[in-house]
Amino acid sequence: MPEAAVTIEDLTFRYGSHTALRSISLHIPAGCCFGLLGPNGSGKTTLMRLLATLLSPTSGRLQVCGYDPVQAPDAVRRCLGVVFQQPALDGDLTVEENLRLHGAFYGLRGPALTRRIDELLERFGLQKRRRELLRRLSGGQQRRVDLMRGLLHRPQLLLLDEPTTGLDPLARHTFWQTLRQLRQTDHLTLIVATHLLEEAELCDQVALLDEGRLVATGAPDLLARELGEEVLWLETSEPETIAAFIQTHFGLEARVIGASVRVAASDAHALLPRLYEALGSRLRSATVRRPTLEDVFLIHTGHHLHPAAHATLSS
Ligand SMILES: Nc1ncnc2c1ncn2[C@@H]1O[C@H](COP(=O)(O)OP(=O)(O)OP(=O)(O)O)[C@@H](O)[C@H]1O
Repeated sequence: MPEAAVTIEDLTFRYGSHTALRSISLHIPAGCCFGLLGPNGSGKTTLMRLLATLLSPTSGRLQVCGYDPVQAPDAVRRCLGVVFQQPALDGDLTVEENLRLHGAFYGLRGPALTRRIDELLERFGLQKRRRELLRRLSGGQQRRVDLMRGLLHRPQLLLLDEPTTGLDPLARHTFWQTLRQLRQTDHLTLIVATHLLEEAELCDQVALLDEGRLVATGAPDLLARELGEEVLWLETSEPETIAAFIQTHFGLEARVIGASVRVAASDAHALLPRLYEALGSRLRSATVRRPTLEDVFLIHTGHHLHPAAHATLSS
């Protein structure tokens, strides 16, 4: 097994009586871009806060960069950078002032800090903005400054919790390009919490979380391919009846998941006309597609990653 940046064994965390994480075990290899994908409230931020030493496990074990965050929080903090949902920056300070302030938190000062700031500003193409108030920068540029802040002390591991929240698609794309470059040039391990499928699919490996449980983990394309080359989904107002009909008349496995029926068929395209012939108007829609992480999530949990969006689409 490759060297681990993070090892999590049987980790449980409770806020009072509410269990936010249940028996999670994960191995995150060094140098990997690892995505934590899950809907709101699935426990992503809680896991990030545990890794960042901001919370202590209720039970179970954690190792970050080879250290136990409870026993050696300072060593863990030195090895990691954090970029959380709310930028940790002050809009009324200049870009450089923000970076100097945060550099000081890490014990950086004098010419070494100046050199590091120069280097990062150049790398992120923000040299000309260094004396500008942060609030005058675009949302995407402010996120890049926040990323620079997280990188000032040259961490081995960067935790990013929904780092593209509030960014438009172009700024999000640019931010992800930056992350990928960073990983190559700095050999960083990245752990990115997201509720966006398209961001999780950019990661080398993902963990799917739902209601504090680890639902599945692995490389996104491998997880999806385990479901076969294609998946067939039927939308209908009578999923139970339709699933039973398909099992009886076509001899195929048909599973009700939420308000949909998933049919396991090796040649779904050829099956479609036959299904329409047999079921006609009882089907609201039938979709054949290459499986995605959304399908993986749906099959493991019985519900969509973003139920509200699906309710709106299908109503
Ligand atoms: N300080 C807290 N006290 C009590 N319960 C909390 C606290 N913080 C989070 N929770 C609960 O723990 C669960 C996990 O929350 P968490 O913020 O880790 O989820 P998340 O996946 O990061 O969600 P989001 O995408 O909305 O940030 C939720 O049910 C949440 O309501």
